[in-house]
Amino acid sequence: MEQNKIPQATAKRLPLYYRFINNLNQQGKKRVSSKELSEAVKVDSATIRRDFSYFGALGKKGYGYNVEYLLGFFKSTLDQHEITEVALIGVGNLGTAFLHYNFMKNNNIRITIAFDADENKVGTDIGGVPVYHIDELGERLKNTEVAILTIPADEADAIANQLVEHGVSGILNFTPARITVPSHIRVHHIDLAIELQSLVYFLKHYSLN
Ligand SMILES: NC(=O)c1ccc[n+]([C@@H]2O[C@H](COP(=O)([O-])OP(=O)(O)OC[C@H]3O[C@@H](n4cnc5c(N)ncnc54)[C@H](O)[C@@H]3O)[C@@H](O)[C@H]2O)c1
Repeated sequence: MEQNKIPQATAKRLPLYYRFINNLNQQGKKRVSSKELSEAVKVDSATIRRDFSYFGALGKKGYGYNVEYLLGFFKSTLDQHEITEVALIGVGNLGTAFLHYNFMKNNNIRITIAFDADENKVGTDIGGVPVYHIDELGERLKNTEVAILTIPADEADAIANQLVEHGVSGILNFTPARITVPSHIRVHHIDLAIELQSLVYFLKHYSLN
């Protein structure tokens, strides 16, 4: 099935499914039931069955899903055969933690280059990733489509514009700023304060027991 036929909500769950199926495959498991999947990824089994029907994976009663088939599907759909190189802007508290994190453990994405405005950080190497001055963005950024923003909020708009100018089309924005970009640029915001607030709200109003 073509990727653009998959609903966005389903597409968002793909990496979650991929990680679990990949682990199962590494453990040598050949099949998995929607109940097992549901418990592991915390998505209800009806949603899983519907999602998987978009992938052309129709589980059999009493058998479940074929792990190898699913893994092949997820790999090609999520471009796991290729390595996606990501730039990180802002090597502070959060940025440094990301540079030390081995994204490759679970998928084929890695941060290959970092930028900062602080001369003391420029020229260093953190977690194997070289840090360049932000003024060198234009000359250093080559064929990089994805960037992570971990800079102060008031710098976010200006830097996002520069990234777009230099060919970046996807931005993972960790700053609380809502950045303005052309409509063909995809921005995903990760606002920890909002996520926490929402968790506390759900705990109060939608008790699980
Ligand atoms: N630290 C956290 O736990 C956390 C959690 C959620 C969100 N955030 C958000 O993430 C962002 C980064 O947070 P932090 O705690 O790592 O901040 P930080 O001050 O430790 O790091 C910011 C880094 O950005 C660099 N910088 C500043 N202006 C720049 C520019 N124009 N170009 C390139 N680099 C520039 C600074 O030199 C610094 O190294 C902030 O917007 C913050 O609100 C942080």
